[in-house]
Amino acid sequence: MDEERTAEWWGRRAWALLSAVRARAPLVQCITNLVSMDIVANALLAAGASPAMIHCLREIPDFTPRCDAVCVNVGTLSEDWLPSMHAAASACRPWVLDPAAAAASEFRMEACLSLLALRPAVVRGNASEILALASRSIASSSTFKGADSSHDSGDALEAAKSLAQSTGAVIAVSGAVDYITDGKQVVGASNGVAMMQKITATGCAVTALITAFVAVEPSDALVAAACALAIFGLAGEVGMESAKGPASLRMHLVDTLYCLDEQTVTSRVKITLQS
Ligand SMILES: Nc1ncnc2c1ncn2[C@@H]1O[C@H](COP(=O)(O)OP(=O)(O)OP(=O)(O)O)[C@@H](O)[C@H]1O
Ligand SMILES: Cc1ncsc1CCO
Ligand SMILES: [Mg+2]
Repeated sequence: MDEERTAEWWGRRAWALLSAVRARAPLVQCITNLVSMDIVANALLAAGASPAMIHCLREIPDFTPRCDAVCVNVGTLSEDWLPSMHAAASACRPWVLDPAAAAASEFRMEACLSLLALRPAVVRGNASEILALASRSIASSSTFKGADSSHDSGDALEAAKSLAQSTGAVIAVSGAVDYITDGKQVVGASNGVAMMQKITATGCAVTALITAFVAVEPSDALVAAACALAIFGLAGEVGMESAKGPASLRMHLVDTLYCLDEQTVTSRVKITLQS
């Protein structure tokens, strides 16, 4: 590392990448679950990106090569959609995987593993999803909660490192502290509020935001992912100052993503190098 990555450095990087998304409005194809489509598209728009929820297999050869990046999320996986996911992930665009509820079934685990082999730039999951993927098994937990996590993000840190080493992807584990690793370095992003877990698909939305950040910083997926997670968490923190519960937090989080300014980002982003 040539330059010391201080808290101030991360604040400036986060602001620079959010500004680049706003300036360049990257086109982000999202093959995402049915629950998440609305919040994913609105979070991307609020951040300055252009979302397109296009998943028809016959459209992918024309559409995906024109995108800046692709987000694939298996949350409401079906046999029909899996070939589209494979095709979009193979279209030579930077792409990001959300292994939502990876341990729900053998079919879903196999789908996630086949997608991992197509070299995503980043994989963002909650702790239970990353633990399941790293073990390549659906039997890792007796407290399985489907799309929700039954583990803390720190529980999945070693699994994240080994998954990063075996796949070559940057692995991001979300939670109270988001951990982001390329298998060597580990970065922690500690913005966010617990109430974000009470809004469905905030994880899916932050995976899409990571995709937009990767679109503008394809050569440094670790930095892109850490900055996107911190910015999304910060939008939750500021949004919570006006929210009464999950529904109003959802609205204020999206509004805050749209409004975040340089002073707020550079003074409040909390990213630190862990190792
Ligand atoms: N306890 C917490 N405190 C602060 N922020 C949190 C906490 N838990 C989650 N978050 C934040 O909430 C967002 C969603 O993360 P989460 O781990 O809940 O994803 P997920 O389980 O994949 O969600 P979903 O499947 O509903 O999309 C992330 O930005 C994360 O940083
Ligand atoms: C609730 C739910 N079920 C499948 S995907 C999803 C959205 C959060 O991952
Ligand atoms: Mg999820």
